[in-house]
Amino acid sequence: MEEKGAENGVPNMAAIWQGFDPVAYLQNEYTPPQADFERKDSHVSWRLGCLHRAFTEGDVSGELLVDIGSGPTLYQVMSGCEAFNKVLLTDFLEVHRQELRAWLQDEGGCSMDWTPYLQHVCKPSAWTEKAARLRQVIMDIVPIDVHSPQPLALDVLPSAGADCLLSCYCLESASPDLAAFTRALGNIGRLLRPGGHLLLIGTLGMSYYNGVPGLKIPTIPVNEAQVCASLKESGYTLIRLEVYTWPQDTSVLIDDSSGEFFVKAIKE
Ligand SMILES: C[S@@+](CC[C@H](N)C(=O)[O-])C[C@H]1O[C@@H](n2cnc3c(N)ncnc32)[C@H](O)[C@@H]1O
Repeated sequence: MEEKGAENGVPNMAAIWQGFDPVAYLQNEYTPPQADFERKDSHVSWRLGCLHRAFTEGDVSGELLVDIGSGPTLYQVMSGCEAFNKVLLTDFLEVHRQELRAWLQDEGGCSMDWTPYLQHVCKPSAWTEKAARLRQVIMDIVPIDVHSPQPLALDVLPSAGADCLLSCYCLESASPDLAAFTRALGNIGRLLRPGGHLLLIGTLGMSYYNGVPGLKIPTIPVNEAQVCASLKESGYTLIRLEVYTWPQDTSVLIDDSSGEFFVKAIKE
C-alpha cells in the first residue's frame, strides 16, 4: 500500500513543481527581508556558515562536486567552488537551469544579483574573483530526477562518480513521503564514489512549502531522527548533524517548519 501511494505521489509532486517560478522564488526567499545578512542568527547566515565550515575543514575536496536540485540558486556552491576543480549543477526544471545559465553567461538576463552573497562568503574586496572562479569551475547545468534510480543521464559523470554531493532543500520538498525521501537519498548516492561526502541541508517539520506566492506544495515533514535513519538505510555514515531553530522574533511566512538541518555524511 505504502509503495503504491509513493508511486502515485511522485508524479503528483512532479506536476505541482511544474508551476514553480524561479524569479518569484528568488525574490521571495533570497532577497531581504527573508535573506537578512544583518543578523548573525538569520537562516541565510547559518546555512552559508555551515557550508563554509564543511568546505574549509580540509577533508571535503577533490575533482568533482555535484549539487543536487540546485534550483535557480548559486549561494550553495560559493564555498565549495574553491575546494573542487569542477562543479556540476543540476535541477528537475528547465526554468531553473535557464536561470543558472543566464548567470553563467553573464550577458544580462539573470534575475538575481548574487553580489551580497559573494561578498558574504569571502573578503568583500575579493567578490569579483570569487564570481570568476565560480564561472570557471561550473562545468555544466543538467537535468536530474532524484526519484529515478538513475538520476542523471548516463554519460554525465565519470565512471568513478562524484567526490562530493551537495543538496539543499531539495529532497524533503520533492518527496511525497518518507519512503520516497529515503529512496531519493539512495538514488543520488549512486552518483557518489565510495568514501565521498554528502552535504545535505533541509527543512525540519515542514508539511507545506510556499516558496512561490500562490503555489502551496505539500511536503514531507522530517525530524532529525528520521533524517539519520534514512541516511543509514541509504548507505551513508553520519559525521555531523547541526540544527538551526528559528529565532523567536522571526516571522516565517513561507512554510510551517520548526527549523533546518545540516548533515555531513560519508558514503560507505
Ligand atoms: C526548495 S527548492 C531548493 C532550490 C535550491 N537548492 C535552494 O537551496 O534554494 C527545491 C528544488 O528541488 C527541485 N526538484 C523538484 N523535484 C525534483 C526532482 N524530482 N528531482 C530533482 N530536483 C527536484 C525543484 O525544481 C527545486 O529547484
